[in-house]
Amino acid sequence: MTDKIIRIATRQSPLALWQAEYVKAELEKFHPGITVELMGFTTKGDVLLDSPLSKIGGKGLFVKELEVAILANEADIAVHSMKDVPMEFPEGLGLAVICPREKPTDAFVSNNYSSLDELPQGAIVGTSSLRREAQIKEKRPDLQVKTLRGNVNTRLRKLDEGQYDAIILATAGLLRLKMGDRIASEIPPEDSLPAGGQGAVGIECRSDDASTLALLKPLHDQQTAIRVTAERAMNRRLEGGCQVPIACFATLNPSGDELYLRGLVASTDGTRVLRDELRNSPDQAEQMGIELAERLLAAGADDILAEVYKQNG
Ligand SMILES: NCc1[nH]cc(CCC(=O)O)c1CC(=O)O
Repeated sequence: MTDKIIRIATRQSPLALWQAEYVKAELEKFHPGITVELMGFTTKGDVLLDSPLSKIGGKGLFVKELEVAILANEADIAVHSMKDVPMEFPEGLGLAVICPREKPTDAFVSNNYSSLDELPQGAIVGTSSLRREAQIKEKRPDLQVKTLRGNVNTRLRKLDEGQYDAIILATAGLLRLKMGDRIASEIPPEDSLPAGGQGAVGIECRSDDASTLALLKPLHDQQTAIRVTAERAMNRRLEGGCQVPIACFATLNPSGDELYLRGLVASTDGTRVLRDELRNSPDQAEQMGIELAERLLAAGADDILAEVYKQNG
């Protein structure tokens, strides 16, 4: 096995490169002698930086080009933020591994204020996530939410230039890039329920590549996988992703025998917000996601989502 080479397809943003370097280091730790190479690709999501994600549309904005590369055997694996990975995989590809999760919360980032509650009337908050926008507006209808795109450094620069009073970013991304000192406060899940898969890194691979699958195995974290399975099952049933105001977040109790899944569907303006939750055994993860989605649909989520899709073409 020591002569094995693994080629990682990765986006080239600082966060994507951190994630790919992390997977490289883990593979080298578990398999001394292995050679791991990073291959940089550009995705549609990296190019279309001016439009809000919800307007660009299309699933897999940050993953498709990487999948094409592994299918063409130009690379062996692709490393993704699970939040950006569509529910269905192309024929011949699958999710091999889910790595241990970083903090899944959203972070409130500001140079002048310490939390959403402290923002003055009418303050400008940057995010291009409809999920974050809906939850901010529910709590603070007076705030102005403005589009914010670009990689983490670009977003922070726009904040520092004074274009926004505060911005919302994933806590995980800031911690991984050693910019945790920029976090004014972590927003509790009660106030900003995270996106399915947020903070987790997943590895995609050809389903028939047995030797690579074997090498990846020790990188898998079962507890994260259970949580993300429930979250993604809910998203799949709602046909939602990162680009719709849907949130879902699962936690395991300390003994690991109870899975707690919370879900939210909202109108972008925050005037209609549906929340529901379930607790059950972790081996029911997939079923819980489906059941929670169906309960939300029965409560009117389909109506809310139809309206969101209409607004965003
Ligand atoms: N949609 C972009 C994206 N995909 C994953 C992360 C953060 C890292 C993670 O969730 O693992 C981000 C940026 C953000 O939401 O601030």
